[in-house]
Amino acid sequence: MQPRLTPGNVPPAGPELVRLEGLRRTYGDTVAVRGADLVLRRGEVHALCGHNGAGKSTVVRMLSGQETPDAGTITIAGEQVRLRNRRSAQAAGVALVDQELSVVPALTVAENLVLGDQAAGWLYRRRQVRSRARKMLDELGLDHIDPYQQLSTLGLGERQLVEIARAFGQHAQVVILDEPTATLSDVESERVYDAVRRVAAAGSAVLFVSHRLGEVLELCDRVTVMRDGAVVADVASADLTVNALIRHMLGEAPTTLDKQPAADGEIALRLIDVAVPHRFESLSLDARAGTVYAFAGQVGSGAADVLRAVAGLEPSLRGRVSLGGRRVSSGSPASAARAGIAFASGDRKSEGLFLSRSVGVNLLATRIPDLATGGLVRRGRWRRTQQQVAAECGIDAPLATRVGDLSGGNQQKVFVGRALGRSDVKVLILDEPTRGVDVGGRANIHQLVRRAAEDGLVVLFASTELDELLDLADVVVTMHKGRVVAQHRGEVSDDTLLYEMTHGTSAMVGGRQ
Ligand SMILES: Nc1ncnc2c1ncn2[C@@H]1O[C@H](COP(=O)(O)OP(=O)(O)OP(=O)(O)O)[C@@H](O)[C@H]1O
Repeated sequence: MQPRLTPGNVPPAGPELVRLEGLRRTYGDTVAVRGADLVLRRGEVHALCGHNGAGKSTVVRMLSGQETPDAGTITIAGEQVRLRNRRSAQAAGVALVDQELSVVPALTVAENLVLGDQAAGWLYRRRQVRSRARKMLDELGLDHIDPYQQLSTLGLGERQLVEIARAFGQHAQVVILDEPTATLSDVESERVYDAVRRVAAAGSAVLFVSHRLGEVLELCDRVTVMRDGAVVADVASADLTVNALIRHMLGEAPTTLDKQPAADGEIALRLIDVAVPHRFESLSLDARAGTVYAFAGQVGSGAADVLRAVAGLEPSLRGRVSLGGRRVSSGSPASAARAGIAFASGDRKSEGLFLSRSVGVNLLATRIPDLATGGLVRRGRWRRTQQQVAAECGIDAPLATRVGDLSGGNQQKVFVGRALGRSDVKVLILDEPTRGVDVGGRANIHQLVRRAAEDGLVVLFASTELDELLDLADVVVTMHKGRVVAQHRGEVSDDTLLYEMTHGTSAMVGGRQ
């Protein structure tokens, strides 16, 4: 068992392992990365931070062989390398855990774990694959995951953990984690931190891309900050605070949301004894217009499933959902949408955006009925509305940009922005609304959500992030293993929420407060 490292006993970083010098990459007229330098040392957890579009993923893609630099050099263990594809990067000792998952849902966990592992060719006997998979999972403390389980039966968070286990199991010298905890609960994130510390303690270097600045400062030894394609800071974490880090990222001080308490609106949305077998047990809620409700729970708590059910995505939904006194036919996303329920899921890739279409088209695709007069939309009006919505959401890319070419965080802003501001929408549902979004974009999205509530919408969202729950929600419903633990209106502490989400009992009832 590797020793657990705490900030007090982090070893001094070892010899230099990776050197990126003058890396540059352009896409058409966009200079994504302009001359970036970065040094990774053995035994070091090194964060790469920057707001959406700063160039982090492009650096990651160059170091993992998915893109070739237009200029600059990559040196690994003293040798200059040309990484032509992911396989050659793997051969040079670089393993990547992707921002968008690359595990294969149709295969078992074990098959996914050995997938792409060049050392595993001889292993293809079922029992050996299984025992190797078991070992890889155990190294991350994932004893609850069965290697024979088909990956599609796991939630998004657990799939991410499998992908991390695969990268770690390849004994890479350099492990890159691109927003590994964006979809994970706090408990699962802790498992990742543990694993990252073990990998670094074993002498590898970890490059850790994250928007969660608290975790960056706690976990990482150094932080490199990018802004507009350039490296603007390279600082030891011990010399940084969250605010100082934000100033490096944005070039300005952070803004905070001024949350007004919710007015007591009419009961608009009623959930009466709703349940989905194997996901969550019976729950009821009278949701008022103008109020933001959070469903808070770890991955597997059922919180996200409640949202999916209300959005009509769970055919086996039991009980009754009514909106404005009328029953919404359950199990049909189309009838939920017709009734006025808009849903932005946590998985924008498969359930959301038209990646090959422009930002402008994506923002307004669902608003055509609103904008049309006599079946036609005037070009000027279309353009003005696009510009207005893009500005409201803080999207700084040109409207003609293909959404597939945007950074992950900017895609999320388009995704949320598209659901807002529609006159036919009465209930807005957001699953992890700021997943992968930087601090500036996060403030934009939180403001948009609060404004939607002030305009009289019911807002339901699910999140695993305590800060987001406390900043954004008027009412927090905590869930654990498919059951509601408690409902809080008004002030509640992060300790209480965390206790309920992890223990499944109310902190008061559990005798600990
Ligand atoms: N394939 C591409 N084609 C065109 N432009 C691109 C492409 N990939 C990235 N870009 C642009 O390059 C810039 C840097 O993007 P990148 O994805 O590296 O940022 P990021 O820092 O990783 O952002 P995020 O935190 O949102 O993931 C952005 O302006 C982005 O729109």
